[in-house]
Amino acid sequence: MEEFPLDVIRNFSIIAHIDHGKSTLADRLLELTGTIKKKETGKNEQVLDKLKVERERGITVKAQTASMVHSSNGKSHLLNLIDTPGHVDFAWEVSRSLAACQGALLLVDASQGVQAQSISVFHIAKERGLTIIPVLNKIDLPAAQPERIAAQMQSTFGINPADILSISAKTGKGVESVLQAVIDRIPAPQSDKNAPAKAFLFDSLYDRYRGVISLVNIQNGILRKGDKIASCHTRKKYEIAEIGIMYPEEVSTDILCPGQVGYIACNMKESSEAHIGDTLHRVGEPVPPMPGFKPSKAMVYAGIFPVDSSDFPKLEESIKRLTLTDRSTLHMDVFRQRLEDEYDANIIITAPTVPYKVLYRDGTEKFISNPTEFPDMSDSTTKVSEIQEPIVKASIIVPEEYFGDMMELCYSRRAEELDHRYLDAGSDASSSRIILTCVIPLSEIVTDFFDQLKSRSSGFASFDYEDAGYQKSDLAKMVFLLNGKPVDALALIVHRSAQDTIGRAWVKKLHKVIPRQLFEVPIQAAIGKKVIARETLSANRADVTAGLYGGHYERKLKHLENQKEGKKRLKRIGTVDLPQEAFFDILKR
Ligand SMILES: Nc1nc2c(ncn2[C@@H]2O[C@H](COP(=O)(O)OP(=O)(O)OP(=O)(O)O)[C@@H](O)[C@H]2O)c(=O)[nH]1
Repeated sequence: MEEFPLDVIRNFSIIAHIDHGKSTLADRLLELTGTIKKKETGKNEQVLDKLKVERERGITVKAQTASMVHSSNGKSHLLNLIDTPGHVDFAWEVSRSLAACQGALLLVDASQGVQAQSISVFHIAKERGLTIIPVLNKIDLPAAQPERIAAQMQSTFGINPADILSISAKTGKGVESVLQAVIDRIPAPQSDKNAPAKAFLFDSLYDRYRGVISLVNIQNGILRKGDKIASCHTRKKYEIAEIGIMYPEEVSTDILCPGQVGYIACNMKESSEAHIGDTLHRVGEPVPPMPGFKPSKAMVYAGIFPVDSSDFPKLEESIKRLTLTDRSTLHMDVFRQRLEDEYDANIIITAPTVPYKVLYRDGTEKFISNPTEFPDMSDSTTKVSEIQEPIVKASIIVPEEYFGDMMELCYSRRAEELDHRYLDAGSDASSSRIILTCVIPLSEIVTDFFDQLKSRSSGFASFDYEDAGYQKSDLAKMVFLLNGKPVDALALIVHRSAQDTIGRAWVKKLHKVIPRQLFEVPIQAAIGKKVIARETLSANRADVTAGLYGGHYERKLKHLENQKEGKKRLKRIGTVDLPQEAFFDILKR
């Protein structure tokens, strides 16, 4: 590692909208530099998308990092690719990965053009002061329109078309020029070899045998195997048991020098010990921590139950492991699938909720993310003065013909401050695209908003959002009662304007999925003490008159009367079993 001084090191990321070819390009770069073997043609199995869920869904969830060595002008360069996730819900992971880079390849699909996430990742990179190399990908596609998309990049990002590289990550065309541009255009990291060692922790992995593996960028100084280090954040001390680079798997080097990127295994056992954004230093040589780094903030919550309640300890352990590598706000579906795939957990996840802010008359405030703790605003003795909900600023890019549908969707989700403009200035109207921005409650987009957006635009709309703080809102807790008993896992927080629609829809759904019992079961949706919707599940009546033939009318009646009495008793003591499948069906939405 000592053979790679600062001036031959480049730390960079690939940033792109989902599916624009980030993983494919990463693979080509690793192949070109001989880091991985070239695969047989026809196979396009991406190396950096390691997890099964990523392969199945074709999205990168977990950022992966790899080092490469490439010769240029007779000099060996150490190129550290810091992979960023390409999904709308992972803006925070993108931001923290970029903190370890000096430059980024902004990859745009030459057939699809600039999309919502191209814009958001561009801004994150720009804010961090990174050098941006614009790259047009998929120029091999017949539908590619490189000139038009280049003009779009110029009008949207202020990029000079002459700086744009045109490539096909699939065929490999032009990829060599990308490596050269990384070396020529991206500045080497700045770092002081003689200053006390300082490492920035930007990601972590979990290894069953070695525990937590931290991915670090050496800001100053040198770290070696055996060094005693400490965390600025937790003040805990560790000894470096193993240190090396990702090539693309872990290769131990026993040393990491200034500006370099690699991994450290230092017997951290608990997931909670590796804080993304933390700064590590040598024991006895304290350093100021990296500034301006926002800790992760959970914005979506859900309850998780094992299907078999004896699995609680196992589930708890699985979640601990999983949250070690994915602490950011994960897409709920991805989280559930990963939990099931990697840890064999059979689970139920409740409807997602967001953290609401409750303001009290005495001036105090509290965040509530569990619907069961939500205050009853209809209670006249309430000490609550106001409830606020998190809102986001959303941008949607969509071809003009779907604009009306998108407006409708946004309005149905309580969007405000809608605004729009054309993305391609002066282009022909038939293929114009519009960027629509609005302010929308977070709770309205955490479930099926993205699916709706895609299906109502035939897949053409792209979407991204950023935090926009809190706003006062007229919200209430809706509970569902089965046979008069509230079911905690089904409690919801709803906006008053939608309470009747939601209440009716949910009791209907419950009515459909709950199997009939031996007694009649009322299914009610209530807000405070007020029932706002009801369905009745009729009893599964055993035919007590089946064996009675002929005209014994009175006997029949007597049997039926007896049966009624019995049912009354059953109902009084009876509780309704809600089968697991019923939960799944309801919460699927
Ligand atoms: N024709 C063509 N297809 C490409 C090219 N680059 C990537 N693709 C295809 O585009 C699809 C998406 O590519 P990925 O590399 O998985 O995209 P990604 O940006 O990594 O997606 P995420 O991991 O979800 O962020 C795949 O089917 C690739 O085979 C290219 O240059 N030409």
